[in-house]
Amino acid sequence: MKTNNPHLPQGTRDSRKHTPKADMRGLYQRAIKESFIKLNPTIAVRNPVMFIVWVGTLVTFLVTLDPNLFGNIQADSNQQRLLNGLITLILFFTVLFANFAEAVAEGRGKAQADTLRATRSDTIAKKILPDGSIQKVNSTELRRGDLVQVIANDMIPADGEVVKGIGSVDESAITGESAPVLKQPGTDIASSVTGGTRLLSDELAIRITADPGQGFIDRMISLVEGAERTKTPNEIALTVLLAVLTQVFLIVVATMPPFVGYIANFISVVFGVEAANSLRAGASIAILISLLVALIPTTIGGLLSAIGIAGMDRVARFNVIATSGRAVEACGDINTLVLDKTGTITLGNRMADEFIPVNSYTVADVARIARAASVFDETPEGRSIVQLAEKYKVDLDFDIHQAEGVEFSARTRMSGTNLTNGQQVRKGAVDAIKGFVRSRGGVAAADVDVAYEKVSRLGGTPLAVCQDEQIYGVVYLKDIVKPGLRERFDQLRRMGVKTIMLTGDNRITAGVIAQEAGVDDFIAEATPEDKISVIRSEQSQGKLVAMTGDGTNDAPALAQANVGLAMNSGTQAAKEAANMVDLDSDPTKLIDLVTIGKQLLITRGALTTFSIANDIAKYFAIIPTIFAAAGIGSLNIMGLKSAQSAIISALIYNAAIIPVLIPLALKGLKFRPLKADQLLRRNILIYGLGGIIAPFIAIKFIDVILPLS
Ligand SMILES: Nc1ncnc2c1ncn2[C@@H]1O[C@H](COP(=O)(O)OP(=O)(O)OP(=O)(O)O)[C@@H](O)[C@H]1O
Ligand SMILES: [K+]
Ligand SMILES: [Mg+2]
Repeated sequence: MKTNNPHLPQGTRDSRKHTPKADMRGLYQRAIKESFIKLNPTIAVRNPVMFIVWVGTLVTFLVTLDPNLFGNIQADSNQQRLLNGLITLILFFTVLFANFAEAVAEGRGKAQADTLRATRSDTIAKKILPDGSIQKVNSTELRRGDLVQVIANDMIPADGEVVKGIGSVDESAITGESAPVLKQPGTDIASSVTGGTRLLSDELAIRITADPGQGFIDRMISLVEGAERTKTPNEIALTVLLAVLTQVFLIVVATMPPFVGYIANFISVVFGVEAANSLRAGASIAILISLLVALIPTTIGGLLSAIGIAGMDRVARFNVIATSGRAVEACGDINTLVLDKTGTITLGNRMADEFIPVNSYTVADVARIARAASVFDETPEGRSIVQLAEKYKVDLDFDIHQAEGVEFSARTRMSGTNLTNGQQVRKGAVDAIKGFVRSRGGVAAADVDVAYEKVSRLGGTPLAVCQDEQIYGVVYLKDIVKPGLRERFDQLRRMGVKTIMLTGDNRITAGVIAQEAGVDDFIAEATPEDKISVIRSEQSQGKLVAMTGDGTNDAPALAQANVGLAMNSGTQAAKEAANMVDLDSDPTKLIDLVTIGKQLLITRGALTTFSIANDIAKYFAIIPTIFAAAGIGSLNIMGLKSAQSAIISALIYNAAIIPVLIPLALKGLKFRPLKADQLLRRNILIYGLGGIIAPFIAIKFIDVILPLS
């Protein structure tokens, strides 16, 4: 549990504050260098569209050296050389610009990885040997299962679990949160520590849970660096589509020479030999390659991976670590959001507030039994009960060493103590305790239900306390709904996302909290199995489900969900099962993640539309001018100066549009909370129409200012 003020609405925290402020100049310099490194054919081949352009560049370079390399084109070879050289240069820059887009997107993650790496300097660890003696070893020699001693001001050498001691830890290296966090054994949430964080006070014994290089910070580094970035299924599908389109155009352009040859023969009869020759020159190899490059979807081909990387990067800047781009994308398609109640919708520091006696018992009786049932309970609920009971000065009437704790479990929804004299004290969900006393021949008095309803209607959690077959009363565990949730759920509803609250708590409490928070639906008295089956049933209706949670009992559901967001303050099990971890432990951040995911999808969709629409305009700029050169001027509907000027203008536009769109690809389109089909319609209109019109204007403009005849 964090020791800072828990009443601060978490959603209002500035979650980007510790993002390393990237040195922009250094970033661009590194990206320029990377752009050249990415020319390496083994790297370049991963992007089929741009690889075609790269091969085309090499061919046009060859025909710059010798214009007649692929057969005599019967034209002024100096002029051809100049034209081919110009085409080579523009194509080369097209490839570089695409590489640059990817490198800039990657660069931001690399800068972040560097700052993380700085926190992970090797430390000397104090390993506790089986005989209890201390051996100093390098932290890289620690293995899972080793025991280490950490004293105030020491760096925690690796990920682990506190097994002894209590102390406060500075976790700002990973969370950016300067308030120290209390660590102690027992509750799995508070006992997990991360390598690279620093112990501020006291002394801890820690059992190491990660082998070298497998720790949380190591994983974060490789994630933000993009080393583990694999293409998402959507991205692969789009890459395949673009490759197919490219192939189609490749075939179209390759069949042009015989076609042009045929027309040239016809033209030479009608218009004379000169016209036929200029048509043949117009269809030279360099021109055909230019035509091909202009027609294939280079804009989206060049920006596609940058869009994906930028999506993961944006998530990272929200202090969320995504294990895959697929998880980020899935966020954009989420139909249903499943949330835990305690700690997710409510502040979660459930504190005992009141003891309500039933039958003829007194408050002090309830306090005594509740305390007896909580001496071994390390959960915040259990501790707060002991604290409240101490106010009534009730003492334990048994020797704690003669008793045995019964741990709370989400399945039994009870916890308590077994005494050596055979007595059993329990506390837990009211129906669970009723079942417990009934199985011992007891009956639940009517006033148990009165107390239960009273607490539940306040949105609190009622815990019944009993000894053997006797119920003594009800503990009121108070919890508060986080402020500002209603607006966020309203926002999600507008995006078409349904919210379901899942809780182990009773129906009345769940209903009150659900109503107050403004979720669409809720499920009460849920066991861990119920949590999975709710997710599965949504998924079987073809819905994509996101889930947030922090407990070990949430881990299976986090794994089942399409997007599982674990709280960094949560248990190791939850973090391992999830595909995203929120370093700020703010569950409402899923709303931001949905926005980022949707933004990623619409940005990619919009730029794909734009790219393909662009190609239509380029087609009209180039094809007619080739024929116009042969005197068929009526085809030159754009009124471009000449075939050469048309081709060069179209190619310049084709190259320049990539860097022009880099900021949009990285930043993402402005997002409006609309339903998916509304967004799609809107974008097809803007980017489809815009994509057709923009190049006509730009190419015409370039044609006018170009000093070509
Ligand atoms: N320490 C405890 N001892 C006994 N009973 C408890 C304890 N903590 C919780 N309970 C009871 O068990 C129920 C389920 O608790 P749990 O924390 O597992 O809920 P959950 O399924 O995680 O849902 P949520 O966290 O949203 O409330 C609680 O509603 C409460 O009635
Ligand atoms: K193109
Ligand atoms: Mg819970």
